[in-house]
Amino acid sequence: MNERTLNIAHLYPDLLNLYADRGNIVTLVQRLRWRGIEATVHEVTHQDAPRLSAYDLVLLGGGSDREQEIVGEYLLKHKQEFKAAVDSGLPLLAICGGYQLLGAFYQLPNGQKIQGLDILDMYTSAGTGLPRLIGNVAIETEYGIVMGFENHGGRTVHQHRPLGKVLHGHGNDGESGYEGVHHMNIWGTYIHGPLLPKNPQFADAVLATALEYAGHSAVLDPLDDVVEESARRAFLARRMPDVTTSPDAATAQPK
Ligand SMILES: NC(=O)CC[C@H](N)C(=O)O
Repeated sequence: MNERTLNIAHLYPDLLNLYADRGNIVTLVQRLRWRGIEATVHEVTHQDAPRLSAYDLVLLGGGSDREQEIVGEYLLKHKQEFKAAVDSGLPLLAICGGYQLLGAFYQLPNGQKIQGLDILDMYTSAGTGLPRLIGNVAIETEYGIVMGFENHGGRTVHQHRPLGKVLHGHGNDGESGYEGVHHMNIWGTYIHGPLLPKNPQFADAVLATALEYAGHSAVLDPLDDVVEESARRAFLARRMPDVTTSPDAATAQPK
């Protein structure tokens, strides 16, 4: 039988790794290992050319405006490859600064625009004199409640399907009531903290998509997530008591 393995690329870990975004990689690898599935992690620094055809899943973390400016330059050199790869279904998870770089541009408070990969019909602007959107965040998604922490100056606008509905926090722009994006096999979100250890169901959805893309069975044995679930309940109870974990999702009103 064809043994299942995954090739996971962590893009620019040397530049985009805010609020422990690297924990997302650790979570993916560990959740595979617990199921007897091996993963190879390709750390693609700014000195390397990404080999998108060799990966089954790509992760882009968050970063400061300064780091995004540097990464933006590197990414632009591979714009066509990225477009072709995601059009063919390559799974891509992008967090905050990385999420912003999937759109046409990220406009800084001084008006300067960092060009993005333009693989989503989307743009981000920090505006002038606007407060940063900071704090704990919880959203209602097809993977249950996804929770974490956000800290961004940028406001993101797009017409794609959002990742979820804001139950607590700010989301894409602090106004629309929506957070993130889910288009084809691309997920973008402002949720750091890191995202995947706090949201095992979402982590497994990403893994299943990547396994399928790699030509493997996407069936994942269930794991005992008792500790993760109790951490999630404690996080909500202490930091976002307005959001409940009742089975019919949160009872809090979306913003
Ligand atoms: N947390 C982040 O990745 C920040 C992204 C971007 N620099 C902003 O402030 O909007």
